[in-house]
This record gives sequence, structure tokens and C-alpha cells, in this order.
Amino acid sequence: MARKIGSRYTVHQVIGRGSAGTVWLGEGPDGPVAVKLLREDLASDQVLVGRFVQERSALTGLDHPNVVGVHDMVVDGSDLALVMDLVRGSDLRTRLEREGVLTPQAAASVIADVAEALAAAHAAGIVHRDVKPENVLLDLAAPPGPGGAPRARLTDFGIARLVDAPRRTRATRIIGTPDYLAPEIIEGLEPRAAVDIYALATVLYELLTGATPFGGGHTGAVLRRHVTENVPPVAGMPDGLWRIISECLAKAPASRLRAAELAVRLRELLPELAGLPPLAVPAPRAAEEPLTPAEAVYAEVDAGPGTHRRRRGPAVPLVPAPSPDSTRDTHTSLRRPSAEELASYAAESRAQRSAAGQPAHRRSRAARIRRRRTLAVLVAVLLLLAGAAAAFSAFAAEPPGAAHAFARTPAVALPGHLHPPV
Ligand SMILES: Nc1ncnc2c1ncn2[C@@H]1O[C@H](COP(=O)(O)OP(=O)(O)OP(=O)(O)O)[C@@H](O)[C@H]1O
Repeated sequence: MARKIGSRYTVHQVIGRGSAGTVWLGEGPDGPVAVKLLREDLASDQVLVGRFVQERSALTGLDHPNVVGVHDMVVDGSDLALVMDLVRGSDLRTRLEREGVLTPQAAASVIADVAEALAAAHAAGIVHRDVKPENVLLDLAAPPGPGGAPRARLTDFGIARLVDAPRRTRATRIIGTPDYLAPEIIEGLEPRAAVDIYALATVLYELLTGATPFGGGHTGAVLRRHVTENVPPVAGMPDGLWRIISECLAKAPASRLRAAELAVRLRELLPELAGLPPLAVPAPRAAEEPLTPAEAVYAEVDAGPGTHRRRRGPAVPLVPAPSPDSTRDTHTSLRRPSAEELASYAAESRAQRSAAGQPAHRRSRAARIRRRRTLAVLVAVLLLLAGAAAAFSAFAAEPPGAAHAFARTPAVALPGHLHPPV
């Protein structure tokens, strides 16, 4: 069903849904467009509408082949819409889900494209703040790059900043997608261009290995790893890519590459990556262990009840977005941990590392096995004690010859559904 957006656009069909709204296929005066209609609660927020209007020229002015251009921003009654280039293809998350991992050359080519988009944005004073595979569209209508890699185009510029109005994000809270959050954001510093580089290096690592370097498990654990842990090395990763990833995941923002440098370094590597197969990566880690007490302290997720449990999955453990409009789970809002809490996580992390000498996810598996063993021994001891007590009291209370009664008395009461049928 067609619907008018402002006086110049008509939308026909939903292409997809995200946490900030719904994307429609539409038509404008110059041809087909994609129209992102922001969620109703965002559209009715006067602070946000004001920012939307203010940012209009910065966002519509960004013109680059690796950026999904914003043509127009429409405020029309209760509609708040971004009119964008229509990209014919899929997003990088969908491709990653389909293929698991990319070849080193395809991954480097896609990330070089995004780095060029970021270089243009940073030069214009715009920080993206939500670089992740969902926000990279693969344009199948554009000529492919080296090794047949599709052209990557970065979208959702400035949306995180728009939605992240001061009223929504108190100084003590973090808005973002946990796996890609730079440590300085978690520590409360103002996000600058280097946060995009950190997030993009995280995406590169994910394209190569199928998992983000610090993801997996509860959101609190993910944030702690960003601040306190170093990126675990990956067997078989080409040296050149590994050096780039390590530099861009530096904890100190100033030590990271700039976007333009990152693009150049990746493009220089492309010839030597040609023909390399995708990395043989181990099966994804399971992450079902209970929270450590320190993690539980700041694992306070705004998104609603039930989001505190650990999530399974290799890469992007995400929490439910705040609106029924969203079908994909991408953003979280967390209480920012205090300096003391971060220090205690660091100490805890060091203690765990020196105790086990293994990376976090392997440690957590070993810890889980240890916990299970301890529990099994405890249960066995309790059962033995209970059995001995029952035997003793039956022996003491029953006359000789009544042993059959004792034999039918279970030592421990079983829940109804576990009793064998009589
Ligand atoms: N300009 C566009 N052209 C074609 N498809 C698009 C365009 N922008 C977004 N889409 C598609 O619409 C869907 C929703 O996109 P949207 O940007 O709203 O959410 P997201 O980035 O997937 O998630 P989130 O908003 O939580 O970050 C995605 O599947 C994306 O592929």
C-alpha cells in the first residue's frame, strides 16, 4: 500500500526493520529511494526532531561512493524520515550469517571500502558511532572490487548521535552495540573518530574468524573484556592483517590508525591476500556460564526483563531493541561502570588469566567444567549422607524382618515428575 512522505516521496513496501525504525522502498522526484521512517516514540520526541533538523545539512552533505547518501530528511506531521540511496544488495551481517567467514582478500576489500567512507565522514567532522555489519550494505549493482568483492557502503551515519540525545542518554549510560564499543566509551570519554576505527577493526576480525574478539556471553562480560583484555591471536591469520587489527584495537585511541591510513594499508595488502582461503576457525564458543558477581553488578540492561541471561552464539550477542518496531536485536543501554568497578574487573581478569593462562572464552569453559565437577561431588556426598542417615534411622526404628519397608523408602525425596511410574 502506497503512503506519502512529505510532498515529494511515496513509499510502497517495507525492505527491512532496525532498532530505530522501518526502511521502505520508495519513489522520489529523481527515481527509486530507500526511506527510513523513524520509530513513533523517536518521531514524537521534540528534542530529537530539533537535532534532526539541525543535522540535516551535515548528513545530506556527505557525498562519497562508499557512503549510502542521505538525500533528504523529512519532518511531516508524526513522520520523521531519512530519504537515502536505494542500495540493491544485502547487508554485511546477512552475508556473514550465510558464509560464516570471508576470504582474507574479500574481508580486507570490504573493510577498505568502509575505511574510505569513514575517512570522508571524519574529514567532515562526523563520527559514525555505530559501525557494525548491519550498517554496511553490499551494493551488487556497483562494479565489484578485487577478487569479486562487492562494493561496501556505510549507512546510518549520525543516527546513533541523533537518537542519543542528552535527555535519552544520561551521562552515566552507554548506548551502542556491545561487541563494537571502544573502551574509551565504556570509560566515559567523549566518542571521537577513533571509536569508529576500533569498531571497524572488530568487524574485520569478525569477517575473518566468524566471531568478534571480545564478544560472547553476558553484556557485562563483553564490556569488561573491551577495557581489560587484549585481542586473542588467531592461528593462520595473515601477518599484515593481524598487525592492522592489533593497531586498530589499541586501548589508547591515539594509537589507532586513522581511517585514511587504514584504507591505504588494507589496499596495499590486497595483492598478497589474493587466493588465500578463509581461515579454518574453531567452533564458536558457548557462553552459558553464570555471571561472576562483579559482572552482575553492572549488568543492568534497560531493554527489559529477561535480558540479563547469557546469550549463546559466536559473534554478536545483542539485546532486544526498545521498540516493537524492531525485529532485530542490536542496541543496548547500560549503566556505565564506575572506575572502581572497572578496576575490580581488571583485577579479577588478571587473576583469572594467571590462574588459567588461557583466553577468556577457554577459561570460562574450563571454569564451567570445574564448577560442574565440584557440584557433582557435593551432590554425591549429600546423597551418601542422606542415605546413611535414612538407613541408620530405619535400622534403629524398624524391628528385624521389616527391612523391605526400608528398601522402598527413597533416601531423597524426588520431585513428582522424576518418580518412576508405579
Ligand atoms: N539504503 C538502503 N537501501 C536498501 N536497503 C536498506 C537501506 N538501508 C537499510 N536497508 C535495509 O533495511 C534493513 C533495516 O535497516 P536499518 O538500518 O533500519 O537497521 P539495521 O542497521 O539492520 O539495525 P539497527 O537499526 O538496529 O542498527 C536492513 O536489512 C538493511 O539491509
